Amino acid sequence: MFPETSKGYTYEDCKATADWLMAQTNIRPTVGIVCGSGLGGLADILKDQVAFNYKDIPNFPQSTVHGHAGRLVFGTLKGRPCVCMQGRFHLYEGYSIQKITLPMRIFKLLGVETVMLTNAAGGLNQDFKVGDIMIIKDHLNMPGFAGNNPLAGPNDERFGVRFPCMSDAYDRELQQLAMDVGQELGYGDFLREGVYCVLGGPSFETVAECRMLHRLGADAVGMSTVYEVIVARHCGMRVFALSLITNQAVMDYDSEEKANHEEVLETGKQREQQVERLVSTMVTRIEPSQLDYYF
Ligand SMILES: O=P(O)(O)O[C@@H]1C[C@H](O)[C@@H](CO)O1
Ligand SMILES: Nc1nc2[nH]cnc2c(=O)[nH]1
Repeated sequence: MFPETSKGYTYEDCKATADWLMAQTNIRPTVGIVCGSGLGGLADILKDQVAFNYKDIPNFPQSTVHGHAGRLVFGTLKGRPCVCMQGRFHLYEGYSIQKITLPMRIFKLLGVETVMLTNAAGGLNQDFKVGDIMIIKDHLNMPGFAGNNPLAGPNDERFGVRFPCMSDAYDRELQQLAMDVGQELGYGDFLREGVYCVLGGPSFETVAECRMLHRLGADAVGMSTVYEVIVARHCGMRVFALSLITNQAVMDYDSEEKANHEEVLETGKQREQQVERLVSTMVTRIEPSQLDYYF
C-alpha cells in the first residue's frame, strides 16, 4: 500500500502518509518542530497531545539513536496547533537522504507553514561555550558538495521548483524574533548566531577537520538539519533553526577533550528548559497565514 520507490517517495506516497495522520487526529498544525539530540523534552510542552510511534506511521523510518525517542506528537502551544518530531533521522543511520527528509514533505501536506529545527552541535567558534544556543543564519552542506542532496533525482513540481534558492534559507524575521525573545527571557549571555556545517557522521571530527571547517566559516558542526532545511525550503515552508553547543570541537593536539554522545545528551538535559521556552515563546508570536485553522 505504501511502496518506497528507488528515488525515494512520490507525492502520492507522502500524501498517503499525511492523509493517514489526518484521519487519526483533527489537529491541523501550522508549526512543525524537530527535536535534536537530547532535546526531545520539547515535545512535552505540547498540550492536548495525540502521539504516534514512528513504527506505526506508514512510510516512516525508525529512530535508532539514543536521545531520539521516535514519536510524532501533535498538540497545541498556547492554542497554536503544532506537530513535533521527538527524534529525527540521520544519514549515518543508513537511511537514504530522501528517507530522512520525508517528514518535511509530510509536514507540508499537513498544512505546516513554519518549521523550527533544533540540533546538538560541536562549537568551532572559539568565542562559543558549551551550553550556548546558536541561532543558525546559514549553512555549509559538505555532503552536498559531493552531490548528496535530498532533491537529487526527478523533481516533482507539486513540491517545488527544480533549482530552489538557498541564500534565504533561514528566515531573517524568525532569526530576529529569536534574538528578541532570547533577550526578553534573559538569555543574552548564551545566545549566539552563526553558520552550521553538516558532515555525514557518525564519527566525530579530527583536529585537522575542525580547523579546516572553522577556516571555511563554520561556527558549529553537526550531522543533521541541513537536509531537512533544503526540503522544507523547496516546498515553501519558512525555516528557523538553532544549535545547542553541546561540546567544544577539539582544535588543538594538546587537548585532552574527546567528543562523545554522552556529553551531548548531558548538555541537552541542562539546557532543555531554556530551549523549550525560547521555541515555545517564539511559536506563540508566529502568525499563521490563515486564521481559520481548527483543532
Ligand atoms: O539530531 P542532532 O543533529 O541533534 O544529533 C547530533 C548529531 C548526532 O546525531 C549526535 C552526536 O552526539 O548529536
Ligand atoms: N559532527 C558533530 N556532531 C555533533 N553533534 C554534537 N556535537 C557534535 C560534534 O562535535 N560534531
